[in-house]
This record gives sequence, C-alpha cells and structure tokens, in this order.
Amino acid sequence: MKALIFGGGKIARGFIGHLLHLSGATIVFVDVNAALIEAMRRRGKYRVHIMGAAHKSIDISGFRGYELSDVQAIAGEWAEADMAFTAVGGKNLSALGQVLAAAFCKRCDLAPWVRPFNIVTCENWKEPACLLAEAIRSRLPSEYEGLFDRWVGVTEAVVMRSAVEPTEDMLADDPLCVNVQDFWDLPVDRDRWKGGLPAIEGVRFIEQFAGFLERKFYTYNAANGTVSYLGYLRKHRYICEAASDPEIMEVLDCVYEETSRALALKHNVQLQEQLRFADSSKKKLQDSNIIDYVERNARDPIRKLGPHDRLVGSARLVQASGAAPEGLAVAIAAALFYDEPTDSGAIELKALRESAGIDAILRDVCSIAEDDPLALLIKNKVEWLRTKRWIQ
Ligand SMILES: NC(=O)C1=CN([C@@H]2O[C@H](COP(=O)(O)OP(=O)(O)OC[C@H]3O[C@@H](n4cnc5c(N)ncnc54)[C@H](O)[C@@H]3O)[C@@H](O)[C@H]2O)C=CC1
Ligand SMILES: O=P(O)(O)OC[C@H]1O[C@](O)(CO)[C@@H](O)[C@@H]1O
Repeated sequence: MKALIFGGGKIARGFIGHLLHLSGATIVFVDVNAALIEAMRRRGKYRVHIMGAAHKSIDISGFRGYELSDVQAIAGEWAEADMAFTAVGGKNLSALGQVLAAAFCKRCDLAPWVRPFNIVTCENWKEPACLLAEAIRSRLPSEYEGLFDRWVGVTEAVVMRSAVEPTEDMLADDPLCVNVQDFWDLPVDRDRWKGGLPAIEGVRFIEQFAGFLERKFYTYNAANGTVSYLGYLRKHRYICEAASDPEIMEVLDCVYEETSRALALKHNVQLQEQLRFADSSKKKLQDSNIIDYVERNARDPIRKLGPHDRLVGSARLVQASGAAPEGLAVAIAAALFYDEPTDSGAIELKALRESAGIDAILRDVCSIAEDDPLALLIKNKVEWLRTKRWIQ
C-alpha cells in the first residue's frame, strides 16, 4: 500500500502518517513549506509522542517528501499510489485543488488507470470533500473530467486525535516530533469512497456519514473554541485547566446543551446519544494527560469567527432550530476580545475592533448583520463579560 499525504504538519505526521506507518504503507508527504520538506528528507525520521502513554510512542521513518511545487514528482508518485490524505487546513484546500488538478492531468498522461484512487480530507472544515473535489474538477481541461469522475473518489474523515506542538526541549532533540492524544480511531465516509476498502489501522469506514463531521465540528470544536477564548480571558494556559474552571464550565455546559439539541434535531440522532457525544468532548477537554494550550486552540481567531466555523456556524444551527444560542454568544463575544499579541490574526482583529467596532467585525468577519438577533445577543454578552470584568 502506498499513500500520499498532502500536508506535513501535526495531523499529517502525528496521526495520518502514524496510522499508515502502522499499516505498513509507503508514505509520501507533500508540503508547501520547503524548509519542512528539507528537514523531513534530511532527518528521515520523527517521533510521535503519545501523551499520557509514553510506552506507545514510536519513531516513524522510511517516508519520502516533496514540495508542493514539484508537480511532476507528485504525478509520478500518484501513478503508483493507492490513496491520498489531506491535512493542510480547510482554508488551503482550494489552493491545493489547483495543484492536484495539474498533477492529475500529468498522472493521467503517465499511466493508464486500472483501479480507483481516493483522496481523504482530514480537516476541521465545512464540507471539505465537496470543496476539494470541486477545486480540482473545476480546473481540469474537459478531456480529463471523465477520467476524474470515473477513477477518483474524494471523501472525508473526522479527526478526533489532538496533535500538539511539543515543548522547545523536545523540538531541540527532534524538530519534527509531534505530541498526540492517545486516540486511534479515524472514521471515514464510506459512501464517497470508490472501489475496495483498504485495511488501515484505526480507519473505520462509516455508511450514512453525512452529518457526522458537522456533529464533531459543532460539538468538539465549538466546545474547544468556547474553552479557549474564555480561557484566554481568564488567563489559563492549558486547555484542561480552562475546561475545569467552574465559571467557564457553566458556559460550556450551556453550549453543549444548545448545540446538542440542534444537532440531534438536524441529524435525526437521539438526544441522549448526542449528549453522550458531547460528554466525550468534555472529558477530552478536561483530560490532564493531554497537554494542550489555550493559545493553540484559540489561534487564528478570524478564521474561527467565520460564518460556518465552530462558533458562528453552530450558533446559526441553534437559531435554525428555533432556540437562542446563549452560550455560543458568550463564546463569540469572548473571541472578539482575543487580544493575544503573538497572534497576527488576533492583532488584526483587535485593530479592526478598535478602529471600526464590533458591528463591523460581526458584519465583515462573521457575516452577521447589525440588526440580526444574533448580533444583539452577542453584544449583550459583551456587556455581560464587562460586568464580570473579564474584558475592559
Ligand atoms: N492539530 C490538531 O489537533 C487537529 C487538527 N485538525 C485539522 O487538521 C488540519 C491540519 O491541522 P494541523 O496539522 O494541526 O496544522 P499544521 O499547521 O500543523 O499543518 C498544516 C500543514 O499544511 C501545510 N500546507 C498548507 N497549505 C498547503 C498546501 N496547499 N499543500 C500542502 N501543504 C500545505 C503547512 O505548511 C503545514 O505544514 C486542519 O484542518 C485542522 O483543523 C483536526 C483535528 C485536530
Ligand atoms: O486548527 P483547528 O481547526 O482549531 O483544529 C484543531 C482542533 O481540533 C480538535 O481536534 C478538536 O476536535 C482540537 O484538539 C484542536 O484544537
């Protein structure tokens, strides 16, 4: 078995590469970051540290690496590969699609198709498989479209292992190592997969997958958004500390309650089952074996305040179910005040807030109009945060 992994970051190395290595696959990483690829080639191995279960940690070696600009090499590897995964960040899928379209044409010219090829997105994003498939297909010359439709499946996975930057000491020893959660399951949408199913450690093909990614995103990520933005205001460094702060837990429980009702309704899942799912998210956030940082989870607030992302997207879902997203509105209000000076997105957000005001952020970043009930609710929660002195 041979697999391409687009992205060489934390999830690519610390989860997808790990599972594929355990399955005996030949692994080819492709990343836009030339320095990262150079380091991967030079060092030839990296360590995956399993947090809280050091005896399961492992060295991964025997992989190859290419820069994304090397379309010819990607096409050559593709011609011999069985599947590909992406872990590049949802906002980069469209740019990746452009390269994959060019590589696909070259790959078609290199060798005839004899079996289907699947690309699995591993991204916290709204409908990433559709997005990537369209980003590739829309750039294909018409004579290649039929081949793409016939031979390539684009499907998606739900990534629930956390992969975290190691400490500076660990990086000094191995700059490519990754700290990961002791979690091994990778659910993949079976219905979008073309052809026979491979046996890959941890990969679980699920039928009627629709909705699972949304449930995960608006449960796990809505919760870690809530915990991290409130955690920042409450000056917590670690996620597990913030998630165990009684004042934050009150808001967190409210978020779980409102998102669970809306998700159960939308996806026709028993409320009790969805609440159990929410509970597993809470346990993960509070797990002190997982050394994860408020800063990492709050990072890139402009993306995370986007209209379909974890906070506003889930608030919209709650509104659509006929309820008011009280807890999520607190989390969004807190995110508007994520003023971390080391985060370029946070600096931009603060400058926008100070120059144009909250209404402008809600309109331009979150796509929430000034007279939308959600805007009014969020602004009420901003005042509430002020009365609690969590913001000035
Ligand atoms: N780190 C985590 O705990 C989790 C991450 N995820 C998702 O996994 C995805 C990857 O996240 P991380 O690995 O944490 O990020 P990361 O920042 O560690 O890695 C992303 C990598 O993608 C590369 N990249 C960007 N654009 C590219 C392109 N067009 N082609 C090839 N490579 C490109 C970057 O250079 C970087 O090396 C994201 O969608 C994230 O939401 C999901 C669950 C958990
Ligand atoms: O970069 P993003 O989108 O915050 O995704 C990473 C997050 O997803 C999670 O796995 C939550 O499910 C977190 O551990 C992690 O912070």
